[in-house]
Amino acid sequence: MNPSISIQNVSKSFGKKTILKDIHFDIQEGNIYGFIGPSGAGKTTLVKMIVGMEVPDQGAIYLLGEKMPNLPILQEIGYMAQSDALYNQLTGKENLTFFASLYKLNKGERLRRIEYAAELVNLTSDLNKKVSAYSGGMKRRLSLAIALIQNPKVLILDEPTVGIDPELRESIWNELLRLKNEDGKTIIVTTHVMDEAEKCDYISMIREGSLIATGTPEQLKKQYAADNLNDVFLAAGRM
Ligand SMILES: Nc1ncnc2c1ncn2[C@@H]1O[C@H](COP(=O)(O)OP(=O)(O)OP(=O)(O)O)[C@@H](O)[C@H]1O
Repeated sequence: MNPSISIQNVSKSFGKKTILKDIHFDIQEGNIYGFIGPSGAGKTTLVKMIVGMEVPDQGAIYLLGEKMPNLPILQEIGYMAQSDALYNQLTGKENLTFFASLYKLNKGERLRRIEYAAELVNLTSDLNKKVSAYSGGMKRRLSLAIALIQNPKVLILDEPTVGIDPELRESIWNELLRLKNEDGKTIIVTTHVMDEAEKCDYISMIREGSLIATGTPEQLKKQYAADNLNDVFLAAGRM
């Protein structure tokens, strides 16, 4: 099976500062893949290169067989950035309608997708409020709904559950697992939260721009003789 995403010896610097060094791994279709690492490790920069918003200095990234950046392939990517890019003066529903209009959906599909995405993030009863009146968590939830709006094959979520309460966090994770299991979606999630990392099929640990460990949570715990992923991260970082 071809990988859904192939990251091939990617390096990136901003000015004189090296942000990512020779990162390489493949992401297979239908898996949840976690990028784990402390603040400033380079997770967002890697995610932006996968989406095509940044270009590697060296190496290449292929998504569904296409070298990134690639405009047509954006139809297949749902991206939730770390900061919310929403129209504050529009309602939640108007935001969803606007983003849905950017994709190839007929009217019926568009209405169904808006209803589904709003329901998923528990915003149905707030859809007619202006986004300026939303809380931070509601804005994150709306951003997640927008990432799902065109039913993309690949979902790339940069810290999707920050600012979201535990109950909704759990329901979002259940939905991500359902999207993977039933719809075969490939999902990338960046997180600092180790109990979320445990839910991923594979994880890549990134520290100071280097890939320090990659594998399934179970493989990594075994490899580093650790009880939890926090200890794996510390042990891998010492090596
Ligand atoms: N456009 C840019 N110009 C210069 N430096 C940048 C730029 N974007 C990111 N950086 C730097 O690259 C490093 C990695 O940032 P990045 O946002 O990728 O980390 P991260 O692992 O996602 O962190 P966090 O979890 O806090 O979001 C940081 O030192 C950041 O300041």
